[in-house]
Amino acid sequence: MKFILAIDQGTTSTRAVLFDGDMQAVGTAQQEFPQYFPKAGWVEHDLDEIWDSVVATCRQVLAQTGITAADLAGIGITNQRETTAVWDKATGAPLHRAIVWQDRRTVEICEALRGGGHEDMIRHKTGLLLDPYFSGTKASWILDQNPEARDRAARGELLFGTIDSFLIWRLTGGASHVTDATNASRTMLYDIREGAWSEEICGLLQVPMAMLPEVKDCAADFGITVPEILGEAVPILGVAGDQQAAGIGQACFAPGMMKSTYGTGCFALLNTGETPVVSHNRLLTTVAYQLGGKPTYALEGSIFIAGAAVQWLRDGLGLLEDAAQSGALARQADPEQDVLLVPAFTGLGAPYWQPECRGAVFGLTRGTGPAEMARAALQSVAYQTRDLWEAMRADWPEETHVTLRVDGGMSASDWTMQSLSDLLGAAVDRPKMQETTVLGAGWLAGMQAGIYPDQAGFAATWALDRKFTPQMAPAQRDAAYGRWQRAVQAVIGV
Ligand SMILES: Nc1ncnc2c1ncn2[C@@H]1O[C@H](COP(=O)(O)OP(=O)(O)O)[C@@H](O)[C@H]1O
Ligand SMILES: O=P(O)(O)OC[C@H](O)CO
Repeated sequence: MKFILAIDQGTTSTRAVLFDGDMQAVGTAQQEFPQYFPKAGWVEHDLDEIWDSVVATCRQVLAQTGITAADLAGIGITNQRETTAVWDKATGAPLHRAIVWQDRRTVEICEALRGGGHEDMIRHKTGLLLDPYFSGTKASWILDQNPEARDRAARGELLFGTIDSFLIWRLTGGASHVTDATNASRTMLYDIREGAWSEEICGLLQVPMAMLPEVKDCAADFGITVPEILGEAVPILGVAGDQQAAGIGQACFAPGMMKSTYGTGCFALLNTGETPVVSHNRLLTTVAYQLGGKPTYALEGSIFIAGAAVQWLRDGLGLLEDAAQSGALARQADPEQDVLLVPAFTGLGAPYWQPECRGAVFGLTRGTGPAEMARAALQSVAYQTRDLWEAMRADWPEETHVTLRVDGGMSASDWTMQSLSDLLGAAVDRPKMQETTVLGAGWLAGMQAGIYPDQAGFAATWALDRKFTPQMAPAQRDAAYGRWQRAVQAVIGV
């Protein structure tokens, strides 16, 4: 039997998962790596530490399962998106630590582009908002640090890439400088309509096009690993950014299908089909996946605080020993109390994009205790999802959403998922296989290798763990959501 090795290079840890020929996970290895915060608002990763974590987890999962590289049909890679690497083509040495997606240091570059009247053009071409989140301004900042860097990059001596691209370059011993369309669509340098790097935006940011990787489909021949790394040469056959990989792992292949991943934050993607939909509600337009040369687009909304609100209950307030206790505690809350938490701990993401505002608790009484706080924290995740849901409906009214599929650590909470269904007034489906991100990367590689089913066959393997249906009366739902909207406006106004 042939196996697939899927690598998930995330923001705080790297995981390697081995899938057998039936797409069953048979082994997992995970390793955390250091985060660097050199200044307020700056977040960096050491690319050599990321590389070491990838090699170590891949070797570990093979060793612990007794599978050898010769048994592998291919490798799939999924990664934290937007995080930016620039390295020396001759030596492989990074020019700077990777600048992580959360890093805000390029606010001024964004302001200059806005001031120059380029915002609408960038929004139209890339589908993104003009924000430091994305890679383009980060790459420009790295080049700014070294007076010779731009000339060297123009001569092809320095290379740019997101983490997938950096890993593939190293895995192939420098033979492949490539990425996939989903990762390219997060750089703010890529024209998602043309399916090509934008000369105009690269020119504005002075990012020489000679340093950019070739953009491929998500299932493609990305290169072959050098034998020394895993013991044999293995082809890299699947690549997608982690949120897109989760959408693929959830088989959200039809327009109207939406997935929401509840980890530290929450990322929701709605498949909108073959044409990019422009958001009028400050959502992002992005490539959901690209197969057979054809891109499928999505609307995306990001919430910064989801599971992090539960971490705050546990670590900040000391109300819980374990995140898994939060649902049972929330269930004990007094139904007469309407405590509401707006968890704007680091500002608010989509659809508000208010980086400066901070959180608040409303409706406190003398009777408010841990149970009411737990309920408010879990419900805040549902309310924020409702905001994204409303924005998506407004942007894409032609179809009602077929379904919302959930995954990520927090989707294990029955209480939260029921509350989500109640506040959306829609069904919420939780799959049996909740490791959707690695599954997505693994399926892409296995399909390209010819050992896994095609898109329709894969979609048919999606299996329901539990369906949550709305139990709340519509009038109560509307009243509750109205109160949430007023609370958000209050927080933005303070
Ligand atoms: N049973 C649960 N109830 C509520 N929250 C949970 C539960 N299990 C995990 N979480 C939350 O989910 C998050 C972890 O999910 P995970 O998908 O591993 O996140 P990430 O990939 O961002 O690290 C944590 O923030 C944790 O507080
Ligand atoms: O690595 P994660 O799971 O925190 O995901 C990060 C996202 O890709 C950022 O856009």
